[in-house]
Amino acid sequence: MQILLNIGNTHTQIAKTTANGQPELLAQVESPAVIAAQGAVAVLDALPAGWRGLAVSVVPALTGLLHNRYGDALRVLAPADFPQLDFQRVDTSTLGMDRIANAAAAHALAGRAVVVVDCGTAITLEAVDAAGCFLGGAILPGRMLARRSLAAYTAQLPMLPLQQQRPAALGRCTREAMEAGMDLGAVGAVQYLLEQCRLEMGAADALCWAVGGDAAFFCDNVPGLIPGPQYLTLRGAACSQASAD
Ligand SMILES: Nc1ncnc2c1ncn2[C@@H]1O[C@H](COP(=O)(O)OP(=O)(O)O)[C@@H](O)[C@H]1O
Ligand SMILES: CC(C)(COP(=O)(O)O)[C@@H](O)C(=O)NCCC(=O)O
Ligand SMILES: [K+]
Repeated sequence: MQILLNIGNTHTQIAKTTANGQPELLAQVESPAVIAAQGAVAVLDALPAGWRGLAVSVVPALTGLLHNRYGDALRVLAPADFPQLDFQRVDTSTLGMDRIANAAAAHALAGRAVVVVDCGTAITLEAVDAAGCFLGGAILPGRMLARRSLAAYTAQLPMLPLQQQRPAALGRCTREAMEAGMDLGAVGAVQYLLEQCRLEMGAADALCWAVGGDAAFFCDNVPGLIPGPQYLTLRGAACSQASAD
């Protein structure tokens, strides 16, 4: 049985590959809370012996814990596992593996120029041209991270919950003003980054796919941004050369 893991800064997704090659989610756990505390993942412990896993991780400490527990059963993917992508334009020594997996899956599934917007802890953009060249992208704070940083690094601003409505720009109290800045600001940032990406790529018709835990909010509010295929990062793991080994 082939297992796929996507270890992000907020969540870790664990899936198995079905007969048609699609990931089927087995569990989603909170990355730091569950893995750091237990040094293990319950669904992996419960699998019949002999499973092999492919992990996309952007949290080295958790990768290390899982490697200690599961050893060679769990293969941690690296840029070299994606020879179908052309990385000439980017520095793969600093690029997050989730972003590489997103690019690989997007290239395989879109078959044309595409920009992935991964709305996770951080929001990332990954631009891939029709030939599979990773052209670059952007990183900005996600909406929850913006809330945490304003609450943690100011004396008077409160921690606000995420909300799904589009706020007005003219906030009339602290909460509304923060929502305007963080949520409408993030919408504006993503919209502008997508415009600029399409310009710099020379692909005005590039697909724009949103994935990740906060994708719905951005699809609702950014013109032209549509939901990308479910579990795109896990699908990327399944597109790796290591998947065929
Ligand atoms: N119910 C929710 N619980 C946690 N995060 C949520 C929820 N709804 C939306 N989010 C947003 O999704 C982000 C987490 O997305 P996810 O794709 O799981 O992140 P990561 O890949 O970084 O682990 C949060 O930071 C937050 O902005
Ligand atoms: C940008 C990220 C923090 C996003 O992680 P996530 O929000 O998905 O947990 C991660 O992709 C990362 O650590 N990247 C390294 C820097 C880079 O991609 O250039
Ligand atoms: K991610």
